Amino acid sequence: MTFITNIKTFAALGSGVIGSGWVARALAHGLDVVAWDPAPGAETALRKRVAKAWPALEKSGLAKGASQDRLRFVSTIEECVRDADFIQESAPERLDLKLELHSKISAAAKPDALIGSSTSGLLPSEFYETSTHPQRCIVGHPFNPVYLLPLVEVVGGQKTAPQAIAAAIEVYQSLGMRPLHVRKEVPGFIADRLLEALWREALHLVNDGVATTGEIDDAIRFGAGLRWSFMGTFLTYTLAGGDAGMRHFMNQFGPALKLPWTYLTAPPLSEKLIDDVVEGTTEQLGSHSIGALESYRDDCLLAVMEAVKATKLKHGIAIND
Ligand SMILES: NC(=O)C1=CN([C@@H]2O[C@H](COP(=O)(O)OP(=O)(O)OC[C@H]3O[C@@H](n4cnc5c(N)ncnc54)[C@H](O)[C@@H]3O)[C@@H](O)[C@H]2O)C=CC1
Ligand SMILES: C[N+](C)(C)CC(=O)CC(=O)[O-]
Repeated sequence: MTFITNIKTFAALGSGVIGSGWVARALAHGLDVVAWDPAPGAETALRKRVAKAWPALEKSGLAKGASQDRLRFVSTIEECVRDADFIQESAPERLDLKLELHSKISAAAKPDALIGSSTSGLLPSEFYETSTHPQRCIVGHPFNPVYLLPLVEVVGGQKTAPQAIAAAIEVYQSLGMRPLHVRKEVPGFIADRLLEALWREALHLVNDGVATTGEIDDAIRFGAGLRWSFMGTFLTYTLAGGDAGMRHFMNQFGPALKLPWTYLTAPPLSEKLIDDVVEGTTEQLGSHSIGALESYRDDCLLAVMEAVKATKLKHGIAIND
């Protein structure tokens, strides 16, 4: 069983925050991109988002022939996917919607074109249930901003061929990404399970009046957030065990897990909690627009990624390690 991996045309269905990120990444890698989104004004909004991302992509390096002019916006699903070598769906996170959409996409696509979904945590066995040639259907879960962050979680369903996983990993690598194969099909995959646990605790802290959204964000960005860009939780805690390493750390801090410090279920999303979170983040935004903060975020990400790359080289550590 073989699938197309040397891709020239990338199809994007859904062009919101995530879909437009895929479009920008694919264009920056010198591909032709065909996009479809049913919302009125979607084409204008997409072209605006791509133009906004372009300066960051120029800084990180464009492929030969890369151009925003190679984006074509079409009016039907069939036209979008018919000639595509690779298809990425980024439609709203609703099982019924994705189920119906993928029936149409897969019926119109070339049989050996891989189909990826950006879902944050729905199960591929469920929403590819009625797809044609489901052996080529996978999840490729990206991280925002998709045009800069390398991680993409690759998840197969019950009918996905192992060759399709390998082929999707190859395609995402060709787009400059760092694929992570999630071997078991579980809701939320790996990264969102971690992020959701953190977010749930943060909501409890706001709900209980322990901290504001700004204080919680400070607790992350001046501490663990700085070290997470180059070292994950497990290796960080190994160093926290001193020369005795992880066994000592587990003995010292493992028992605290039984106290427990954290809550198991999310707090109810009361109107008050929602208001507190919105008011807190509005205060954090201050006079900055979302667009200005996106540019600031992109510049910070580029600077951090460049610094980590240079430091890895200095220590003889491979870029992907
Ligand atoms: N926003 C985030 O941080 C992340 C979102 N995702 C996933 O990406 C997907 C898209 O999410 P966002 O871009 O955030 O949503 P969004 O709301 O920004 O964009 C969704 C787009 O889909 C379009 N749309 C509506 N009905 C559609 C249909 N039937 N077929 C195709 N497109 C349709 C909308 O017009 C809109 O432009 C979801 O599955 C989400 O879970 C994945 C990673 C991160
Ligand atoms: C909030 N979210 C679950 C949609 C986030 C993601 O899926 C990944 C990200 O970019 O944080």
